[in-house]
Amino acid sequence: MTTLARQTMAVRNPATGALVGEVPDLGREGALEALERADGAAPAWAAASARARSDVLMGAFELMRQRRAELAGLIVSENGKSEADALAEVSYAAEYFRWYAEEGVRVRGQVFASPTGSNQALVSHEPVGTCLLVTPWNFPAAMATRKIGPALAAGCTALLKPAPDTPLTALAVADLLQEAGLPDGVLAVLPTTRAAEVVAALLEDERVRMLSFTGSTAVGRQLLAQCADRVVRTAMELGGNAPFLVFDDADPDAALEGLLLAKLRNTGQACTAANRCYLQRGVPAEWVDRVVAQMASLRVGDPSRPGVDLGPLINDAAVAKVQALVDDAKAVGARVVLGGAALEGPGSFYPPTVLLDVPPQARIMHEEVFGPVLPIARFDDEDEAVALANATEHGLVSYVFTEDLARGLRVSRRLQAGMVGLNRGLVSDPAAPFGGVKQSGLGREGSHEGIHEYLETKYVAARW
Ligand SMILES: NC(=O)C1=CN([C@@H]2O[C@H](COP(=O)(O)OP(=O)(O)OC[C@H]3O[C@@H](n4cnc5c(N)ncnc54)[C@H](OP(=O)(O)O)[C@@H]3O)[C@@H](O)[C@H]2O)C=CC1
Ligand SMILES: O=C(O)CCCC(=O)O
Repeated sequence: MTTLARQTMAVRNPATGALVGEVPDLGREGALEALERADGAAPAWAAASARARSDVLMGAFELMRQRRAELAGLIVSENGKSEADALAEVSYAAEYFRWYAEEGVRVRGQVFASPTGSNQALVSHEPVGTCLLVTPWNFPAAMATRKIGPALAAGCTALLKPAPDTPLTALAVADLLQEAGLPDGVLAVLPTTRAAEVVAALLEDERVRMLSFTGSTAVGRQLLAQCADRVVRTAMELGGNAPFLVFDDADPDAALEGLLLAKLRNTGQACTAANRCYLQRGVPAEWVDRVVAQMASLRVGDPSRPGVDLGPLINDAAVAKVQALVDDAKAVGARVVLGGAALEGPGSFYPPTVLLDVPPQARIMHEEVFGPVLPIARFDDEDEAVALANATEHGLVSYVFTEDLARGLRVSRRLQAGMVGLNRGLVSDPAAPFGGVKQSGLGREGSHEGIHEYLETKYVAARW
């Protein structure tokens, strides 16, 4: 699928710096060749029966399940997440193929009489056409399947540009689809070190009808502006800044388990990660001590070694960014009670870190940390908790822990977020709509809603 490049690029293990593989490094020309093929394959794929498309996705789901350990090993080696996180990701990623194999055969239209009585309205859904999918490195399998699954189920052809740190997983997923019977040209993976050039060339081409992007809000804004030129349809999954609210009536064990999961999944490198933790004044200091003790007990190291809980960050630039946020918090008065300084190399390691009494003006309370750093502050009452939680341009996910269900539901409604974890530290579920409000994005992935990102609605006014 990627024989269109003259150059190659190296993929390195972030824990050791060792070479993991070399892949083709596509430029503009290679990308446009892949687009030509996708455009050529589009009519037949759109005309294939929903069941035929569904069978390919279900076949790929089965193959992913069978090769779970192999794929997880690949993720560990190019992304650096722990083996447990990588195995969980492969299962999660495979479920998007199963879910959209099931949803693809349940896309329904409508027929109804116009209220005027003048005609019948026939409403149906058609594939958008060729889609460009741009994915990040933090979930190299799940972000690929979450876009490929609905695109293919809807009858679209797709070009996937993976992050240059983690192209091997995306290539492996595409190979599984081919093995499951996906026709040539329907999907191409485009590894490149020239993302801006390649993506711009594709967005300028009238054969690309849709962009689905997961990544930072800054890049998302640029791509939205580029899409405006040709009014390209978009689905944008952008940055988060999740508040984690613990009321003083919360179940302490559930809140502890939820916080560790929300903070440390993928070493904190998730848009859903708990970015800032707010505790009601009555939550005892001993509970904070338990959080610190649990984080201190985690073993940091090369995730290919047994017993390692937390791997490296994706690269040295990520470590430098996390360090800058911690230093800024210290400078404005936060207390470091665990960690706080990058670990010596080789590898891009940052230790579990806890910051207490973090003032609201600290950058870490406003910017996505993307690392295992937990800043904690206090609040007095529900109104203050909601105000603190909503004081951000982002609105992806919020977490609320309370044993008072009425309060939990009331606060969930008041939170400006596309998703809320109520007494749960994990919201991700292929069957549920994933996405944000405010500057966290546009549209939803997963669930039945996710397939409609790749479908146009057609209405025929008919008289008979
Ligand atoms: N919402 C989320 O899930 C994610 C959020 N982030 C946030 O963003 C920060 C930076 O991470 P980073 O990996 O740099 O995220 P980016 O948003 O820069 O990258 C995401 C994807 O977009 C591509 N990309 C970057 N710039 C352009 C461009 N101008 N035109 C087209 N494609 C582009 C990247 O390729 P390339 O790497 O080659 O530039 C990658 O495939 C993180 O620390 C985190 O805060 C990051 C990843 C995921
Ligand atoms: O953008 C991300 O960080 C990936 C989403 C994680 C998830 O689906 O749980």
